Amino acid sequence: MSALLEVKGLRRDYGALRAVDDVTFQLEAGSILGFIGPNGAGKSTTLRILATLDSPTSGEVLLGGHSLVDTPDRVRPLIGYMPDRYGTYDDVTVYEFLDFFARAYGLTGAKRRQRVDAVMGFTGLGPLADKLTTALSKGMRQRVALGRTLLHDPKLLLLDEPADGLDPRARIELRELLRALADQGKAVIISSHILTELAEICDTCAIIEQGRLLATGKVGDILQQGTSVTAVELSVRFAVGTDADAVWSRAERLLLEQPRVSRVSREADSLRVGLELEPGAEVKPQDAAAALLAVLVTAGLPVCAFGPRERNLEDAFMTVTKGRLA
Ligand SMILES: Nc1ncnc2c1ncn2[C@@H]1O[C@H](COP(=O)(O)OP(=O)(O)OP(=O)(O)O)[C@@H](O)[C@H]1O
Repeated sequence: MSALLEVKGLRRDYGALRAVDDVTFQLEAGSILGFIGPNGAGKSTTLRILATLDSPTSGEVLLGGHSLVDTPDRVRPLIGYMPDRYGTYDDVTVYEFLDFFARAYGLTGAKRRQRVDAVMGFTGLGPLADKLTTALSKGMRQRVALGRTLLHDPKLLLLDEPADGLDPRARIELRELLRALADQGKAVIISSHILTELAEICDTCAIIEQGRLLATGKVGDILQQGTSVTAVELSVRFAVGTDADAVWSRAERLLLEQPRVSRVSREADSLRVGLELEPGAEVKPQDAAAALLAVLVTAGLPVCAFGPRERNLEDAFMTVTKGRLA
C-alpha cells in the first residue's frame, strides 16, 4: 500500500535563494512526523506548499495518490493547516469562532452543529463555548486553532510550531490530542524547535537545514546516528548537599585524569562523561565503565547513579547538522 503523503524532489526558489532543496519523504496514515530544523531551514515553506498555499518551483506531492500541485482543489479538503501565527477575532466566542469556520468549510445545518460540537468535545473546549476567544489562555487559544483545523475532518494535519510558547501542561495536553488524532488514522506533520518534545510525540522525524533534508527515519534510528561502538557516553550522579560544587569539581578532575576519558561536562544534575575506546581494542565498553566507577568510589565520591547516557534528539540534531545549531 502506498503512503498517504508522498513528497518527491520538492524545491522552492525565492529568486536566488533555494529555500527548499530536493526534499523527499513519505508519511503513512496514522503516523506523526516531526519536522526539525533551525530558523530559516525551510520548514514553514515546505508546510505552506503542502497546505497548497504556495507552489513549488519543481517537484511533486501526492496526497492519497492525487497531485497537490496539479489538482490543489481536489486535495484541499483532505488537509488541515495550522500556521505558526494564528489569529483570533475580538468579541467572538469560542463557539462562534468555530461555527464561522465550519460555515467557511461549507458545512450546513445539523451537520455543522454536529461537527462543531464534536470538535469542541475532542479538544475539551465545551465548557468554554461562550467565552470570548481573546479572554483565553495561550494553551486554550491554541486548542481553538487546532479545533478550527479539524472541523472538516482532514486526513493530513500540518502544524507549524504548535508547541511554541506553551507551558509544560499545555504541551503534554497537545501531545495527547495529537496522539489521539494519529490513532484516528490521521497523518500529522509537526514542526518544532523543541526537540525533546518531538522525540516523545513523533514516530518518525526529518531534520532539515538550509532547505535540505539531512536525515529522515524512525526516531530511534535517528537517535543512533553518529554513535559508534568505540565512543561511549556515561552519566554519573552524586548524592550531594551543600558540598555539590566541591564534589563535582573533584569528580571532574579525577575523571579527566583517567585513560580513555575524552571529555567531561556538567549536565543538569549529572556529569556527562565521554569514553573513547581504541578501534579493535580488547577492553569492552562495560569494563572501561566499571573501571571508572571503581575509581570514583575508591576516591570516596558519593556516586548514586552511574550508567550509559541516553542520547536525545538534541544530540542527534547536533550530529547530523554537524553542530550548527540555530
Ligand atoms: N516569501 C518569501 N520570499 C523570500 N524569501 C523567503 C520567503 N519565505 C521564506 N523565505 C526564505 O526562505 C528560507 C526558509 O524560510 P522558512 O520560513 O521556510 O524557514 P523555517 O524553517 O520555517 O524557519 P522559522 O523557524 O524561522 O520559521 C529563509 O531563508 C527565508 O528567509
